[in-house]
Amino acid sequence: MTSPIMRVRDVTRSYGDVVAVDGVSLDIAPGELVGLLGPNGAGKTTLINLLVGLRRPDSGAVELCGGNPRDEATRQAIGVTPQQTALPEAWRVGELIDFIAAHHPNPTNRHDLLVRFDLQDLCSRQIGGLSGGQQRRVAVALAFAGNPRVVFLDEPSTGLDVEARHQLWSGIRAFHEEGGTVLLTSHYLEEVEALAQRVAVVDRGRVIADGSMRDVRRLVSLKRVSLICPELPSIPGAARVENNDGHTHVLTNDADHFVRELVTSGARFSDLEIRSASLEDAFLSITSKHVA
Ligand SMILES: Nc1ncnc2c1ncn2[C@@H]1O[C@H](COP(=O)(O)OP(=O)(O)OP(=O)(O)O)[C@@H](O)[C@H]1O
Repeated sequence: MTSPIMRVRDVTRSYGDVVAVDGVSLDIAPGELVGLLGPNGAGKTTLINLLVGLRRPDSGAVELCGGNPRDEATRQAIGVTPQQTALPEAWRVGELIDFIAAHHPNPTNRHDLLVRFDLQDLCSRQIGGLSGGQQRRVAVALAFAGNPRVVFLDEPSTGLDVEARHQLWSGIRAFHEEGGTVLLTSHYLEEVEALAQRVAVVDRGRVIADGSMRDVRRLVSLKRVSLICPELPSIPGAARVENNDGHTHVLTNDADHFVRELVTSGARFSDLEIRSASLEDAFLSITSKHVA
């Protein structure tokens, strides 16, 4: 097997009494596009900060591109977009790209970068005059300016509208298709589903599931049964029941059993639909099993 480009070995990191990352081990191979998924405060940002050398682990080891993430040589090979960025307002977009590029031996061609992230029209604009979404697109594109081997994106498309998000995804995909490695966190499950081949679910500082999108879904093998049913009888095996838009949604591991029992009960229902659970369903199901 190819050596991992990121290696996290039994890493723990606390802030005072809060254990943000708790004994995590994770290997990522060159060329993988991995999504870190987890609720607020799960430890995703801390894990990224450990990987990019902004934080040191209390115990355990982190290796990036075969070296120490805090070494200059390693840092040359990576690009990072943190969750929040404060770009210099007076600078023009093109100047900022050139500034970042000047710190790397073999940077990405400026024109190619602008095209890839659909920023051509913004190149000569001052950062301070851009909308929040435009600034975010610039911040993400900057992670790619140094022609990195590995890119870390913490909530890349926060605040973007649908079109801008899709544009961003296509830029990220193009980098990945050329062999680049990406680790991203996202609250948009749709984003992780659209981009990542592999998803690591983080909860309370631990990686509680790690596999392909299909693996993570299969892990819970949930089905979502949606129906209109004014008086839903109590049927064993329903993992979760929620009501919205006049429909009742039932998550169950055995949709066939649920439907058989529903019909046998004689309850009136309509609009029955059975679908595979979404990643969000799978995620909630996995994390709720970890509630102490
Ligand atoms: N600098 C800090 N000082 C104190 N506690 C911190 C610090 N950074 C993070 N934490 C705590 O560590 C835990 C993990 O936080 P982290 O930001 O890594 O989670 P996250 O999964 O990225 O969350 P989010 O999705 O909300 O960004 C949280 O309980 C958080 O409050």
